[in-house]
Amino acid sequence: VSAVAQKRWNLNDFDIGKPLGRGKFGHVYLAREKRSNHIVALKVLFKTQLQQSQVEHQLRREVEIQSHLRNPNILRLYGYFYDQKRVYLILEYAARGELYKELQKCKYFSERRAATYVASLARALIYCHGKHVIHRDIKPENLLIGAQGELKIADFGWSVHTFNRRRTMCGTLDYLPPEMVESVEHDASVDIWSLGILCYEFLYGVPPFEAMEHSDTYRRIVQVDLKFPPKPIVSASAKDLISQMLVKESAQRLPLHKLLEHPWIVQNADPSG
Ligand SMILES: Cn1ncc2ncnc(NCCc3cnc(NC(=O)Nc4cccc(C(F)(F)F)c4)s3)c21
Repeated sequence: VSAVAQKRWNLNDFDIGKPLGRGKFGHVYLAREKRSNHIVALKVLFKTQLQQSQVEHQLRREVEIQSHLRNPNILRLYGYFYDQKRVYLILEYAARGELYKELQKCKYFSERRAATYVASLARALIYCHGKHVIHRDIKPENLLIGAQGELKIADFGWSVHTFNRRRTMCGTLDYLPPEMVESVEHDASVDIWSLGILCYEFLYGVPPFEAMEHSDTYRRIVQVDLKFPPKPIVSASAKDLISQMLVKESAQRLPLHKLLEHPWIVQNADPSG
Protein backbone atom coordinates (compact mmCIF):
# COMPACT_ATOMS: atom_id res chain seq x y z
CA VAL A 1 0.00 0.00 0.00
CA SER A 2 1.73 3.22 -1.11
CA ALA A 3 0.05 5.63 1.33
CA VAL A 4 2.06 6.04 4.52
CA ALA A 5 0.00 4.24 7.15
CA GLN A 6 -1.12 6.98 9.51
CA LYS A 7 0.13 5.90 12.93
CA ARG A 8 -2.69 5.79 15.48
CA TRP A 9 -1.41 7.92 18.35
CA ASN A 10 -2.48 7.62 21.98
CA LEU A 11 -1.66 9.38 25.21
CA ASN A 12 0.84 6.67 26.25
CA ASP A 13 3.03 7.66 23.30
CA PHE A 14 3.82 10.95 25.09
CA ASP A 15 5.43 12.24 28.27
CA ILE A 16 3.41 15.32 29.27
CA GLY A 17 5.31 18.42 30.45
CA LYS A 18 4.44 21.94 31.64
CA PRO A 19 1.27 23.74 30.59
CA LEU A 20 1.96 26.19 27.72
CA GLY A 21 -1.35 28.03 27.71
CA ARG A 22 -5.05 27.70 28.06
CA GLY A 23 -7.67 28.37 25.38
CA LYS A 24 -11.46 28.47 25.40
CA PHE A 25 -11.71 24.75 24.63
CA GLY A 26 -8.82 23.34 26.58
CA HIS A 27 -5.21 23.54 27.62
CA VAL A 28 -1.96 23.14 25.72
CA TYR A 29 0.94 21.15 27.19
CA LEU A 30 4.56 20.66 26.30
CA ALA A 31 5.01 16.98 25.46
CA ARG A 32 7.64 14.54 24.23
CA GLU A 33 6.88 11.65 21.90
CA LYS A 34 8.58 8.73 23.69
CA ARG A 35 10.00 6.77 20.73
CA SER A 36 11.51 9.71 18.84
CA ASN A 37 12.04 12.09 21.81
CA HIS A 38 10.44 14.69 19.52
CA ILE A 39 9.16 17.71 21.48
CA VAL A 40 5.62 18.81 20.54
CA ALA A 41 2.76 20.85 21.91
CA LEU A 42 -0.33 18.83 22.80
CA LYS A 43 -3.65 20.66 22.80
CA VAL A 44 -6.30 18.87 24.82
CA LEU A 45 -9.92 19.60 23.88
CA PHE A 46 -12.95 18.35 25.77
CA LYS A 47 -15.48 16.61 23.55
CA THR A 48 -18.40 17.91 25.62
CA GLN A 49 -17.35 21.53 24.96
CA LEU A 50 -16.81 20.87 21.25
CA GLN A 51 -20.25 19.25 21.05
CA GLN A 52 -21.91 22.10 22.98
CA SER A 53 -20.39 24.65 20.57
CA GLN A 54 -21.15 22.43 17.54
CA VAL A 55 -17.67 22.92 16.12
CA GLU A 56 -16.63 19.32 15.51
CA HIS A 57 -16.87 19.79 11.71
CA GLN A 58 -14.67 22.90 11.98
CA LEU A 59 -12.04 20.94 13.87
CA ARG A 60 -12.12 18.18 11.24
CA ARG A 61 -11.69 20.80 8.51
CA GLU A 62 -8.79 22.39 10.37
CA VAL A 63 -7.02 19.03 10.63
CA GLU A 64 -7.73 18.33 6.96
CA ILE A 65 -6.49 21.73 5.71
CA GLN A 66 -3.47 21.84 8.03
CA SER A 67 -2.35 18.37 6.96
CA HIS A 68 -1.63 19.85 3.49
CA LEU A 69 0.15 23.03 4.65
CA ARG A 70 3.95 23.12 4.90
CA ASN A 71 5.46 26.57 5.45
CA PRO A 72 8.10 27.84 7.90
CA ASN A 73 5.70 30.55 9.10
CA ILE A 74 2.73 28.23 9.65
CA LEU A 75 2.64 26.11 12.82
CA ARG A 76 2.44 22.44 11.83
CA LEU A 77 -0.45 20.28 13.01
CA TYR A 78 1.14 16.80 12.87
CA GLY A 79 -2.00 14.85 13.71
CA TYR A 80 -4.63 14.15 16.32
CA PHE A 81 -6.11 11.36 18.41
CA TYR A 82 -8.94 11.04 20.89
CA ASP A 83 -10.08 9.01 23.88
CA GLN A 84 -13.39 8.74 25.71
CA LYS A 85 -13.60 12.38 26.78
CA ARG A 86 -10.99 14.36 24.88
CA VAL A 87 -9.54 15.19 21.46
CA TYR A 88 -5.77 15.79 21.31
CA LEU A 89 -4.02 17.92 18.66
CA ILE A 90 -0.34 17.11 18.09
CA LEU A 91 1.25 20.46 17.22
CA GLU A 92 4.67 21.84 16.38
CA TYR A 93 6.14 23.45 19.51
CA ALA A 94 6.86 27.20 19.19
CA ALA A 95 9.71 27.63 21.67
CA ARG A 96 9.38 31.40 22.19
CA GLY A 97 5.65 31.28 22.88
CA GLU A 98 2.85 33.71 22.18
CA LEU A 99 3.41 36.89 20.18
CA TYR A 100 0.71 38.88 21.99
CA LYS A 101 2.60 38.45 25.28
CA GLU A 102 5.74 39.77 23.59
CA LEU A 103 3.75 42.74 22.23
CA GLN A 104 2.29 43.46 25.68
CA LYS A 105 5.80 43.34 27.18
CA CYS A 106 7.35 45.64 24.55
CA LYS A 107 4.22 47.83 24.25
CA TYR A 108 5.03 48.15 20.52
CA PHE A 109 7.72 46.85 18.16
CA SER A 110 10.49 48.66 16.27
CA GLU A 111 9.82 49.28 12.58
CA ARG A 112 12.41 46.65 11.67
CA ARG A 113 10.82 43.99 13.89
CA ALA A 114 7.29 44.91 12.71
CA ALA A 115 8.32 44.86 9.03
CA THR A 116 10.09 41.49 9.45
CA TYR A 117 6.97 39.96 11.01
CA VAL A 118 4.64 41.50 8.40
CA ALA A 119 6.82 40.23 5.52
CA SER A 120 6.92 36.68 6.92
CA LEU A 121 3.13 36.72 7.44
CA ALA A 122 2.65 38.01 3.89
CA ARG A 123 4.74 35.12 2.54
CA ALA A 124 2.76 32.60 4.61
CA LEU A 125 -0.54 34.09 3.37
CA ILE A 126 0.64 34.08 -0.26
CA TYR A 127 1.35 30.36 0.26
CA CYS A 128 -2.11 29.78 1.80
CA HIS A 129 -3.97 31.76 -0.86
CA GLY A 130 -2.08 29.77 -3.49
CA LYS A 131 -3.74 26.71 -1.92
CA HIS A 132 -7.16 28.46 -1.80
CA VAL A 133 -7.03 28.66 1.97
CA ILE A 134 -8.18 31.96 3.48
CA HIS A 135 -7.13 32.45 7.09
CA ARG A 136 -9.55 35.20 8.29
CA ASP A 137 -8.34 35.25 11.83
CA ILE A 138 -4.97 36.97 11.66
CA LYS A 139 -4.50 38.58 15.08
CA PRO A 140 -1.75 38.58 17.76
CA GLU A 141 -3.48 35.81 19.76
CA ASN A 142 -3.08 33.44 16.81
CA LEU A 143 0.63 34.08 16.32
CA LEU A 144 3.49 32.18 17.98
CA ILE A 145 7.26 32.65 17.90
CA GLY A 146 9.63 29.84 16.95
CA ALA A 147 13.04 29.06 18.45
CA GLN A 148 14.83 31.38 15.96
CA GLY A 149 12.38 34.24 16.59
CA GLU A 150 10.40 33.47 13.43
CA LEU A 151 6.65 34.04 13.40
CA LYS A 152 4.23 31.09 13.14
CA ILE A 153 0.56 31.46 12.27
CA ALA A 154 -1.36 29.08 14.55
CA ASP A 155 -5.09 28.99 14.37
CA PHE A 156 -8.03 26.65 14.45
CA GLY A 157 -10.06 28.35 11.81
CA TRP A 158 -8.40 27.87 8.42
CA SER A 159 -11.74 27.02 6.92
CA VAL A 160 -13.82 29.57 5.01
CA HIS A 161 -17.37 28.91 6.16
CA THR A 162 -17.56 29.37 9.85
CA PHE A 163 -16.81 33.00 10.54
CA ASN A 164 -20.34 33.58 11.88
CA ARG A 165 -19.93 30.88 14.53
CA ARG A 166 -16.31 31.74 15.16
CA ARG A 167 -17.02 35.48 15.34
CA THR A 168 -19.57 34.94 18.11
CA MET A 169 -17.12 32.47 19.63
CA CYS A 170 -14.11 34.78 19.66
CA GLY A 171 -15.70 38.12 20.34
CA THR A 172 -13.23 40.62 18.97
CA LEU A 173 -14.34 42.59 15.93
CA ASP A 174 -11.10 44.58 15.78
CA TYR A 175 -9.57 42.58 12.95
CA LEU A 176 -12.65 42.21 10.75
CA PRO A 177 -12.70 44.05 7.39
CA PRO A 178 -15.84 45.96 6.35
CA GLU A 179 -17.17 43.17 4.12
CA MET A 180 -17.10 40.75 7.06
CA VAL A 181 -18.70 43.04 9.64
CA GLU A 182 -21.30 43.76 6.98
CA SER A 183 -21.53 40.00 6.36
CA VAL A 184 -21.21 40.18 2.60
CA GLU A 185 -19.24 37.55 0.71
CA HIS A 186 -15.49 37.88 1.06
CA ASP A 187 -12.28 36.57 -0.50
CA ALA A 188 -8.57 36.27 0.25
CA SER A 189 -8.31 40.07 0.47
CA VAL A 190 -9.77 39.83 3.97
CA ASP A 191 -6.35 38.61 5.07
CA ILE A 192 -4.71 41.71 3.55
CA TRP A 193 -6.98 43.91 5.69
CA SER A 194 -6.18 41.90 8.85
CA LEU A 195 -2.45 42.06 8.10
CA GLY A 196 -2.83 45.85 7.83
CA ILE A 197 -4.55 45.91 11.23
CA LEU A 198 -1.76 43.77 12.64
CA CYS A 199 0.95 46.01 11.15
CA TYR A 200 -0.69 49.03 12.82
CA GLU A 201 -0.89 47.20 16.15
CA PHE A 202 2.76 46.09 15.94
CA LEU A 203 3.77 49.76 15.53
CA TYR A 204 1.32 51.49 17.91
CA GLY A 205 0.48 48.73 20.41
CA VAL A 206 -3.28 48.97 19.78
CA PRO A 207 -5.47 48.10 16.76
CA PRO A 208 -6.58 51.18 14.72
CA PHE A 209 -10.36 50.97 15.21
CA GLU A 210 -10.41 50.02 18.89
CA ALA A 211 -13.30 51.58 20.85
CA MET A 212 -15.10 50.99 24.11
CA GLU A 213 -18.30 49.74 22.51
CA HIS A 214 -18.69 47.12 19.76
CA SER A 215 -20.98 49.53 17.94
CA ASP A 216 -18.23 52.18 17.83
CA THR A 217 -15.63 49.70 16.60
CA TYR A 218 -18.12 48.52 13.97
CA ARG A 219 -18.71 52.12 12.77
CA ARG A 220 -14.98 52.96 12.72
CA ILE A 221 -14.29 49.83 10.62
CA VAL A 222 -16.97 50.41 8.01
CA GLN A 223 -15.99 54.08 7.78
CA VAL A 224 -12.28 53.11 7.74
CA ASP A 225 -11.77 55.81 10.38
CA LEU A 226 -7.96 55.44 10.25
CA LYS A 227 -5.95 57.83 12.45
CA PHE A 228 -2.23 57.73 13.29
CA PRO A 229 -1.38 58.95 16.83
CA PRO A 230 1.54 61.43 17.21
CA LYS A 231 3.31 58.93 19.54
CA PRO A 232 5.15 56.67 19.01
CA ILE A 233 6.87 58.25 16.02
CA VAL A 234 6.22 56.06 12.96
CA SER A 235 7.69 56.63 9.48
CA ALA A 236 5.53 58.03 6.67
CA SER A 237 6.49 54.94 4.66
CA ALA A 238 4.91 52.62 7.26
CA LYS A 239 1.75 54.74 7.33
CA ASP A 240 1.64 54.63 3.53
CA LEU A 241 1.72 50.82 3.54
CA ILE A 242 -1.00 50.58 6.22
CA SER A 243 -3.15 53.08 4.29
CA GLN A 244 -2.86 50.92 1.15
CA MET A 245 -4.03 47.81 3.05
CA LEU A 246 -6.90 49.30 5.09
CA VAL A 247 -9.04 50.15 2.08
CA LYS A 248 -12.80 49.55 2.19
CA GLU A 249 -13.05 48.28 -1.39
CA SER A 250 -11.43 44.84 -1.07
CA ALA A 251 -10.23 44.76 -4.68
CA GLN A 252 -8.30 48.01 -4.10
CA ARG A 253 -6.21 46.62 -1.22
CA LEU A 254 -2.48 46.28 -1.90
CA PRO A 255 -1.90 42.69 -3.12
CA LEU A 256 0.40 40.65 -0.87
CA HIS A 257 3.12 40.25 -3.51
CA LYS A 258 3.14 44.06 -3.97
CA LEU A 259 3.42 44.42 -0.17
CA LEU A 260 6.73 42.53 -0.33
CA GLU A 261 8.01 45.18 -2.80
CA HIS A 262 6.84 48.18 -0.73
CA PRO A 263 9.80 50.46 0.25
CA TRP A 264 8.98 50.15 3.99
CA ILE A 265 9.21 46.35 3.80
CA VAL A 266 12.27 46.36 1.50
CA GLN A 267 14.12 48.81 3.76
CA ASN A 268 13.11 47.34 7.14
CA ALA A 269 12.31 43.62 6.91
CA ASP A 270 15.09 41.19 7.74
CA PRO A 271 15.19 38.88 4.68
CA SER A 272 15.67 35.77 6.84
CA GLY A 273 12.20 36.44 8.33
C1 LIG B 1 0.79 28.55 23.80
N1 LIG B 1 1.93 27.94 23.13
N2 LIG B 1 3.21 28.19 23.49
C2 LIG B 1 4.04 27.51 22.70
C3 LIG B 1 3.26 26.79 21.79
N3 LIG B 1 3.60 25.94 20.78
C4 LIG B 1 2.60 25.40 20.08
N4 LIG B 1 1.27 25.63 20.29
C5 LIG B 1 0.93 26.45 21.30
N5 LIG B 1 -0.40 26.67 21.52
C6 LIG B 1 -1.43 26.06 20.68
C7 LIG B 1 -1.61 26.83 19.38
C8 LIG B 1 -2.62 26.17 18.49
C9 LIG B 1 -2.42 25.72 17.20
N6 LIG B 1 -3.50 25.17 16.62
C10 LIG B 1 -4.55 25.16 17.41
N7 LIG B 1 -5.77 24.64 16.98
C11 LIG B 1 -6.89 24.69 17.78
O1 LIG B 1 -6.88 25.18 18.90
N8 LIG B 1 -8.01 24.13 17.20
C12 LIG B 1 -9.27 24.17 17.76
C13 LIG B 1 -9.47 24.30 19.14
C14 LIG B 1 -10.77 24.33 19.62
C15 LIG B 1 -11.88 24.26 18.77
C16 LIG B 1 -11.63 24.14 17.41
C17 LIG B 1 -12.80 24.10 16.47
F1 LIG B 1 -13.43 22.93 16.68
F2 LIG B 1 -13.61 25.12 16.76
F3 LIG B 1 -12.39 24.18 15.22
C18 LIG B 1 -10.36 24.10 16.90
S1 LIG B 1 -4.24 25.85 18.92
C19 LIG B 1 1.93 27.06 22.08
